[in-house]
Amino acid sequence: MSTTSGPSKRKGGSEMTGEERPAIKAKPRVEKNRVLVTGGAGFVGSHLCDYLVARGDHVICMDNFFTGSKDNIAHLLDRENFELIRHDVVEPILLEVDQIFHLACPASPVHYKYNPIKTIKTSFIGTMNMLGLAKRCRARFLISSTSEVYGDPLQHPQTEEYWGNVNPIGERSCYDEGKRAAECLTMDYHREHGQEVRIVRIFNTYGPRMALDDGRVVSNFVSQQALKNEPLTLFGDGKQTRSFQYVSDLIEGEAEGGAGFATLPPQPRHTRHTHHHPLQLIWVENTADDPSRRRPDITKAKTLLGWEPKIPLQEGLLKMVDDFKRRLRIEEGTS
Ligand SMILES: O=c1ccn([C@@H]2O[C@H](COP(=O)(O)OP(=O)(O)O[C@H]3OC[C@@H](O)[C@H](O)[C@H]3O)[C@@H](O)[C@H]2O)c(=O)[nH]1
Repeated sequence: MSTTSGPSKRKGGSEMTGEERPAIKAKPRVEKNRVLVTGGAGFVGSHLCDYLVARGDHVICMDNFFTGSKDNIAHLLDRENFELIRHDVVEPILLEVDQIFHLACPASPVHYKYNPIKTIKTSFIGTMNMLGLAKRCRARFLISSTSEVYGDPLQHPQTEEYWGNVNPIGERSCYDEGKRAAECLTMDYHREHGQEVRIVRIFNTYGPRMALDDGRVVSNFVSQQALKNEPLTLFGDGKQTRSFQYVSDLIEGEAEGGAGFATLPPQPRHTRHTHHHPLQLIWVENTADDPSRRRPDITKAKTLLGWEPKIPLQEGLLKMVDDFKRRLRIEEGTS
């Protein structure tokens, strides 16, 4: 008796070639929804990764670790449906994905003004690369934009239709105009190629995992006043207004409600009741082009997406204080 691994015989003796063999139905290697999160190791990105991993998606987290941190996603590294790639969105990348959440870009004014040319390149080229990837994979694309596309707004509160009041050549332009160009590109891909896209304009967001040196007002106030008993630094006359949301409200809006254009909630600015020391203030010269008032009109998000914020400022700040305390203790080696 002999065995052969050569071409099999047809009835009548002629041989069947490889091309003629009936195709074996391949099992897809990935059955889960494959989701790419750029900037996935950042403050917002890492919370989004948590949410998507818990939802059962296969999450590819991509970050260049300029402002993101491995600490933010360390707890996900051994999860079977999570993988991490160190990569800068300014460089193209080939991946197979079904959905892209494009968050990569420094977001704190201190960080985005640090290297402004890199910031605008990240916004524009990074978004172009990710839209190209989405086009090739026919993936649904969502970009995290910003309330800063409104500049120093002249219309209050701001609706999605408002075009904004942006200084195109100022110190904040690298971010404001970068994101405006990224929005434009996103809509052009949608109009020209029929791509499925979403734009989320994020207003001021706070919560655990903000970098200790983030430099934005809530993290500054929490670490300065609530934890180190140092005076609060008030920029300018301190009369500027913002609307703050807790990070989990944003994540729900982005991950689930991202079916349209979402803007985020008005909440009064205050930190008074979260600490036990008397408030001390110091006034610092303000930065250029700081928007004087900002507050979203969330009517559309409420009516079209059923989205509205749930976490009151008081509750969110306490969670953030706990997180900052823990991390500051670790940093000082006193845990
Ligand atoms: O220590 C501080 C820091 C900031 N501020 C003031 O607090 C206000 C908020 O400043 P932040 O630096 O927290 O944030 P900004 O509102 O300027 O920008 C932010 O807005 C929305 C996000 O999408 C953007 O990524 C981020 O740029 C500003 O008026 C600023 O002048 C202080 O008074 N003290």
